[in-house]
Amino acid sequence: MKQDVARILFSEKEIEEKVIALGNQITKEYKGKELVLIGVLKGANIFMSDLMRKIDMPITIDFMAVSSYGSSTTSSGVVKILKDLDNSIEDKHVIIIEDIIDTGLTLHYLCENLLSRNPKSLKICTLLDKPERRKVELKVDYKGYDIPDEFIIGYGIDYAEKYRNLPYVATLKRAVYEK
Ligand SMILES: O=P(O)(O)OC[C@H]1O[C@H](OP(=O)(O)OP(=O)(O)O)[C@H](O)[C@@H]1O
Ligand SMILES: Nc1nc2[nH]cnc2c(=O)[nH]1
Repeated sequence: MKQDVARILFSEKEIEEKVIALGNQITKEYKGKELVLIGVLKGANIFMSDLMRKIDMPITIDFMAVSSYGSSTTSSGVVKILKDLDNSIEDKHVIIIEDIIDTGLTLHYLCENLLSRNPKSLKICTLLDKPERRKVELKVDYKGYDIPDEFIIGYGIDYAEKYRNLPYVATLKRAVYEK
């Protein structure tokens, strides 16, 4: 697994510090409110698990799984819900938790979909963002890092379902995906 890593962008320690800062910010801004975190499977799994433990107030969590049709390395914007929320978000404050935003098409669809369920508020939190790849405008409320347009793996993020369990965020050697 490690031999396929080109470069480590963010170490385990750096990510931990960033997650603590985001957790503190969210705690401060939502204290006393009814907050639901919605993790977008599968990539956000690890970020969500770490972040929720740095939020120091009562919260509830839910998950959605979506698949975007199209090629394996880019999103087409046509999104299919594979797993919907278990509970209603009506009148709740909601933060969508993502691992990475690329074109923005997945989140654009998810925001429209979730807004139609009448939450009290809806915000976006992502660990990683590739702003130069954006195809639709999105307001990202909580962000770990902006990153360049390189193919990322690790900390929940896969290539062909592998590498999600790398504890850091890294770039993948070109030779691996050009094989
Ligand atoms: O901004 P976009 O271009 O829409 O891309 C971002 C989406 O792509 C990734 O998910 P992916 O489809 O790889 O599924 P996974 O989370 O199961 O790995 C990521 O978790 C986002 O949901
Ligand atoms: N694995 C992976 N999935 C993505 N989806 C959107 N951007 C990326 C990326 O850089 N790596």
